[in-house]
Amino acid sequence: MIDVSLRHDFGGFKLDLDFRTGAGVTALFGRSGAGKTSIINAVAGLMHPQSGRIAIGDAVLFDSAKGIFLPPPRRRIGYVFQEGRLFPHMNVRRNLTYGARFAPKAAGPDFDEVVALLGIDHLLDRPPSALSGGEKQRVAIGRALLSRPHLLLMDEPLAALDEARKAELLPYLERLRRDSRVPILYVSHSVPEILRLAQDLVLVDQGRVVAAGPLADVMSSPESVKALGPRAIGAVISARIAAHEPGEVTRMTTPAGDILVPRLQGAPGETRQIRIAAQDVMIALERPQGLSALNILPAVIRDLQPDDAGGVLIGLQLGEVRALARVTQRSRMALGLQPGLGCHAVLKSVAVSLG
Ligand SMILES: Nc1ncnc2c1ncn2[C@@H]1O[C@H](COP(=O)(O)OP(=O)(O)OP(=O)(O)O)[C@@H](O)[C@H]1O
Repeated sequence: MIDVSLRHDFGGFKLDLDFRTGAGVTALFGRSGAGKTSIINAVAGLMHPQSGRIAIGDAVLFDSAKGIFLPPPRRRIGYVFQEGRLFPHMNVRRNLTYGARFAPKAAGPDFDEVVALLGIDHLLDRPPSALSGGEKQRVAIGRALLSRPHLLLMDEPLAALDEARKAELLPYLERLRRDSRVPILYVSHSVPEILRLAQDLVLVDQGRVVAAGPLADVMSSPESVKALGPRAIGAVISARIAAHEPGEVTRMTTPAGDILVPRLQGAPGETRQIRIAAQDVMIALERPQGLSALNILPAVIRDLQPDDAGGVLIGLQLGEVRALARVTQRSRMALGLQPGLGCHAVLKSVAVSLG
């Protein structure tokens, strides 16, 4: 378990937050200036908060009440920044072994395992200047892993890369999540990236935690709309590829019912995450006929909540899952939408994770 409790007054900006998370990837998400980097810096020991407590399992890194503040090298934390920040005068091999220099003899991945995990064996003799941005990041991650950390901190590790390099690095991050047992705190601005990598989400706004917990719960909670933005909020559903069907579509089995998506790469049985953004869901009282939308699912309205942007968020029950639709106040009145009403959710589009 990772426990973070922080209070700090920077003058114009206050951090005042608590969250608790566990294994796997936890994304820290919030708009620019929300306080994400300050949280990461406090966990790393690069900033000394005025009060609070930070612990990884039994290891207390900071406890203002007990006067504990471990300096960064004693925290057993790996830190990956936006740009690789490798030592320019050392080749890749020496950059990696530098990470291992301070590693305790405790169990953890060895050099060969890390090199294989990140696919960097062909780069070992190169200087950092001969690496692409994505390759540099893989080496930086390797160096962090070889210090055998209890926690990896990643502050927008893909932000400096172009789309092609991002796509190249993402599978390695997924492999890292799957194969290494090190928990990761991952700062990102990108909803698709978070959907692909994180299973927990901490939403930060103005130095506070707005919502924290399993990704699907936070993404579909009406309380999250302010911090996520009206475009990002929506349901995240686990799905399984059932079959590829004529007309270039793939049928996905989900707890909300079958959903058709544009044809995917992948074999039947493989799992994916499907995201249904609230703004891509229309509500119909009768099942519409002659509509081009592929997915029209029976739904029941659970609740309604006005959002800050002049719309109404409609909480829907689709089979076993909760989803959201966003409609105008006018549509809500015209259709007489209210809790308990049966209706149909018309999905204008759905997004599917790549792997
Ligand atoms: N040392 C400092 N002194 C004064 N203010 C600070 C200091 N460090 C951070 N802040 C302020 O704290 C707020 C949060 O900054 P932080 O970098 O944590 O946000 P962020 O969510 O990581 O933003 P971004 O996504 O733009 O990187 C900002 O308003 C910033 O100006």
